[in-house]
Amino acid sequence: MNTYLVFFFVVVFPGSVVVLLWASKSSRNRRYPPGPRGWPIIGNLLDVPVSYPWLTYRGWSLKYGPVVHLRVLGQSIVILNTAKAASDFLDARSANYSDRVRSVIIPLVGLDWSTGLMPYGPTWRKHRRTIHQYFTSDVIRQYQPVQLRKARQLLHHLHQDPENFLRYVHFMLKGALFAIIHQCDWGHRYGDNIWPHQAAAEVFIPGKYLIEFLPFLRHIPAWFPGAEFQRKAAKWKTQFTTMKDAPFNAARAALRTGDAKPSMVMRMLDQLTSPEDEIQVEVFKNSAGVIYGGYPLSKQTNLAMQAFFAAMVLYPDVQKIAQEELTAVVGSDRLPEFSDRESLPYVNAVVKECTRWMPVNPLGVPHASMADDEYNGYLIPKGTIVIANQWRVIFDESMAILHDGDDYPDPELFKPERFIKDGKLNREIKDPHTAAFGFGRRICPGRHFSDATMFINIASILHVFDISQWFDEIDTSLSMVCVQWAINLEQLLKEVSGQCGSGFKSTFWEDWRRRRRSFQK
Ligand code: HEM
Repeated sequence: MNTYLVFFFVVVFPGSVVVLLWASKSSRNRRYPPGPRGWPIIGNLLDVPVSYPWLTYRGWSLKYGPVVHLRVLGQSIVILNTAKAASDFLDARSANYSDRVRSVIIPLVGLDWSTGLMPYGPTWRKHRRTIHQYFTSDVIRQYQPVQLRKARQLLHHLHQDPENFLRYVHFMLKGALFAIIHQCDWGHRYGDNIWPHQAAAEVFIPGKYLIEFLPFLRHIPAWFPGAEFQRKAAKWKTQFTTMKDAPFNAARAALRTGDAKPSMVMRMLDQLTSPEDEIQVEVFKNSAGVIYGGYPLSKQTNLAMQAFFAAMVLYPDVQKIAQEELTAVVGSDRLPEFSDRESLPYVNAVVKECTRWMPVNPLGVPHASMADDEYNGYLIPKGTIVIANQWRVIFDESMAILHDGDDYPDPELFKPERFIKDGKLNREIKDPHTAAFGFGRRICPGRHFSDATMFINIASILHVFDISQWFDEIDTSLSMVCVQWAINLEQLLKEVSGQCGSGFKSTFWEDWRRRRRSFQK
């Protein structure tokens, strides 16, 4: 018999039972925040929802209050359901709540180089500093020409092939990030398969795999019946590592041969005091990998753009008001520029409302505490996983952070007007960025870039297209909206033809007739 199994059944399993029994007995004497009652040893293991967990969490908060506590196999989990609770914990006490969950899965699938998943400490700080210096609100202005070029390419693709709009939105976002980092065209060099989408989708669901709660399961060999995760993990590890290393190594090789173009990676490598400083090279490689890695970075912006398309389908009046503003400010002889932003309050409000209405990251990225703490008389033990729930249960009276009726009346409605007062952006309304991009020391460093990307694409698309529904099935209950939609080319403004390539205008009416026929089928 395999020695791992002997070790598991003779030592690990009985040992774990004793420890858990002791832990569950002593935990009953402690004053944790309220939450669903668990079972001996396993605690709330059976309560942890695998799909759409934010909905279950929200339901619990109705019963137990804004701060809900779970205990799963000795691990404390706290769910924060209001902006105040989230800010109390994650902003005001950021020094204690900036750690990440010590995951067993992350190193297994080879994602421990990702800044967002690193434990708080000097290594994380080095990575964070590297990324931050390239994404401050001042620095990102130099990326505007790339963002603008990508936004216009997107218009062209949307016109050519509107059915596959999501594909092109994805290309635009990844293309923009990749062009900034490597100054070359990501799509041509690396194709779309470089990012393991399936892996990413599964790895980031808290509680999806039992191994997260029973770390000793990582010792079970891949051939063992039921150890499917081990097999998947090995495959994903290779994929994640290749995704990070391949483009960076190519850029480094280009630098050596003198073929390199100015880019973020080149600037990183220029900073090296010694070209042999492999530790620093690894930090740069990891940071570049995180930025163009696709998920959850460009993927998040992609999802926010999907929320935009969904909103435009569901709220044609909003679309019309934004288009009127664009026509009045930008006029009909050019496309929107970044310099128009100040004069487009309503379009800016649409961008904000997209972030708030369907938070793309309903549970954010969980934080973890580094020391015992007390909140309103309750104990929050060291190592507690802290989750900020931004979502709400559709059509009930409850609220979570970005759907709190006190901050955003009629929270389930897409209503950009909520951010407008006297024709200007109303700074008194809580900016959804305060929650959608996370909290405290771990707040998203890409938030300014993302916001700028959203603005220029939303303004450009609304200026030249009408977005209307294609099929009836729109599932507004999901955060990852995948709305089928169509572009009404009737509103295409004539200036686009000049800016998006030749032949564009001449195919326009023919395209429109063909599409109209396909809508009517
Ligand atoms: C709509 C788009 C985006 C949204 C909604 C979003 C949201 C978030 C959230 C919620 C977090 C976790 C913050 C926390 O732990 O409290 C995060 C972390 C992060 N984001 Fe973004 N993000 C977006 C786009 C981007 C982009 C384009 C970049 C590229 C630079 C980026 C880089 C990062 C990094 C590196 C982290 C990890 C920070 C850390 O743990 O220290 N994000 N983001």
